[in-house]
Amino acid sequence: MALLLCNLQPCLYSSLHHKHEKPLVKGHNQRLHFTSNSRLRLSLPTSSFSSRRILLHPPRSASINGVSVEKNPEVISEGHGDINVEFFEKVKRWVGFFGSILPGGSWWSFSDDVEVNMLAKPVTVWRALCKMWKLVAQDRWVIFAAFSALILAALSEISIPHYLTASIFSSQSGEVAVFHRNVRLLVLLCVTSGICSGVRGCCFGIANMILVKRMRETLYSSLLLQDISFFDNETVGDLTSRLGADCQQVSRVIGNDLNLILRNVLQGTGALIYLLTLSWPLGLYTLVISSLLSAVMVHHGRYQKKAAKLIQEFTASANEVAQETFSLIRTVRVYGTEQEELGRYNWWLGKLADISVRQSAAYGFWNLSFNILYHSAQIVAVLFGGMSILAGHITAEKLTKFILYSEWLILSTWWVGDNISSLMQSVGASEKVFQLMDLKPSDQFMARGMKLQRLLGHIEFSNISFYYFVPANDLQNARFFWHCFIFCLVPVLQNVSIAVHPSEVVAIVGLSGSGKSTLVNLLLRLYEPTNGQILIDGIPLKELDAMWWRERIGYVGQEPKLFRTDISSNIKYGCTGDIKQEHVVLAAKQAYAHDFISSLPNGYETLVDDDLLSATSALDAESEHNVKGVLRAVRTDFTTRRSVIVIAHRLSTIQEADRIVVMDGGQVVEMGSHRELLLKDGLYARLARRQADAVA
Ligand SMILES: Nc1ncnc2c1ncn2[C@@H]1O[C@H](COP(=O)(O)OP(=O)(O)OP(=O)(O)O)[C@@H](O)[C@H]1O
Repeated sequence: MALLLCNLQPCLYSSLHHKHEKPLVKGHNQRLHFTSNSRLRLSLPTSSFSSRRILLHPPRSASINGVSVEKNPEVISEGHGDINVEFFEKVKRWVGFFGSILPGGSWWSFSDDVEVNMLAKPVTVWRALCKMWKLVAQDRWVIFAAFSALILAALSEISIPHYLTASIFSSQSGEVAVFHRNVRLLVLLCVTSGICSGVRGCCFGIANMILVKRMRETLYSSLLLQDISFFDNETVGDLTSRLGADCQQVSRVIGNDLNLILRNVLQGTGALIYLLTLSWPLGLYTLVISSLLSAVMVHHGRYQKKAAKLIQEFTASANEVAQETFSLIRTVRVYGTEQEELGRYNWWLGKLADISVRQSAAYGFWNLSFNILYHSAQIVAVLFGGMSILAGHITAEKLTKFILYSEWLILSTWWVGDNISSLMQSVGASEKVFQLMDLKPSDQFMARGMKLQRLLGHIEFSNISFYYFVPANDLQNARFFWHCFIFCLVPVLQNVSIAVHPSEVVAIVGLSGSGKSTLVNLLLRLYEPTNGQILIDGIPLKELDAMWWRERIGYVGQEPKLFRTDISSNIKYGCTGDIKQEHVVLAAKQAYAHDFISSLPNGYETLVDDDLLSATSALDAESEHNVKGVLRAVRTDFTTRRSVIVIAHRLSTIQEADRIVVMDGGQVVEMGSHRELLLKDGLYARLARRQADAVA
């Protein structure tokens, strides 16, 4: 016994509400309303705002498809005040602006124009590194090889200035043997550092690749195993952004940031020890300069981490808008909203640019501090070193070595700072990625439920009630709601009880939004009922193995989506075992699709694309006739007994169903055969009359 679920609703929307009244709810993110000029508009989803939990101060302007878009302030403020007043106002604004851009001023604060309530818990660098290590630990040999090469290269490089100076001064003093020995060592150090740098670069590159691959694998598999309700609150653009740009950014940690930080820490430490042995007062002085640089660098690193988080969030939001627009490009074209969509996208780009400007300015400040400290270190070293030579305390060779190594120390500190800020950015980007990776899979994948030996096909919805969880920002979608911290509960089904007997064909009809599809979603276990239970042959559905149960269901969705592969593969999709071509053809024949598929140039090998779908998706008179044929065949086929639940908007398709369930506002209001329901003269009879009038 198998179960066939069909959702044959050809019409998208059935009733309209005035824009300023309660919006009609269709799906959780599409709404229909009249605009002020009475033109019918489909309002595009606002999910990019709601799911990101970024609370933006209301822009001063127009709304585009339900999303406010900031306008040029010049355009908005049209006051023609006194010229002097305007001039002083301008001057005041500029003075205020200059005050705010001074270090510590309000311009630098990210919370001025955006208030980000990040759901991701902040990750410390150590925690992020531990998590990354777990991902690459399996291939730890690459990391060990990379670090060994790094240490050898760093030691060789740090020794070069010493032998370089020694060679020059030994040749000047005519010590030929010492000169030759120094040159030989110099060559050896150069060769060693060259080879080790090559090995280091290659191994870190491989480690990078391994890390980004594992990260994407882990993240993707974690996402795939989430409850469907998780996807109601996340957007595709956001998730693909985490998989793409964020993973790439995080992968820089090992290959770039850590690699360079370690290298420079090693070289800086070596240089410092050398400096202290040469002259401890000068050595200490260089240490003070480097410490000042480190303090600036820590501050800068923290700032960059914050900026990186915001950039990551805004990039994801921009991606969501673009993805949404591309997926609804036909609607955009028909309503001519290209400019408005561009505005919506630009709004996020503006936010991105805003953060990037401050990020670049902060980088400029960091460079400025570095340059001042670096050059002052050189000047002081030359001044005091020169005076020490004149006083006969140190030799010229010592001073040359000192200047070379103090430069090395300061440059290493600069590099460490630069790479720490990049590390902070990567760690900032990793927060959401790790949070998503750590999500527990849906219980359906964890629990091993029952598998029935024999399935009769008795389905009972027993006193089912169901609420959707909707993000609080989507409140306009809720008919009734109960406030909670972030989510609201939207009641959709109330005390629904329906029994489907084995081999029975039951049709569910009702107005749009009455909860028909939700009922089917519960049966597919895409959601769990809030109250009541579904019984399959008397056993609670949630005790059955979800995979096993779904394998026994043939499901045709309201708007079937096909994969971009050939027709055969789409027909076979999800079937286990060895499916032969004749099975595929048989299935296509039963669905009255064989003739159409055979007429295509490549038949069953034809690649499914939008053009092909546009020719097949409409439920026209012929396909309606075919659907009726399929239902009739299912009813009379006693070899493969199936219970069938079919949802239809066109009542003519389901007249022959054994029973028709009529739903209204999440409740079952009528039940019976076509004839019984017409005699009853209730909602079904009204709907049937309305459709008959529409056809006439
Ligand atoms: N994922 C979701 N999150 C929040 N609300 C939802 C979700 N899916 C549906 N809804 C809301 O639940 C209600 C019932 O929707 P459902 O799709 O079950 O109705 P339906 O009778 O099948 O409608 P239609 O005939 O238009 O497909 C509607 O108000 C809908 O907006």
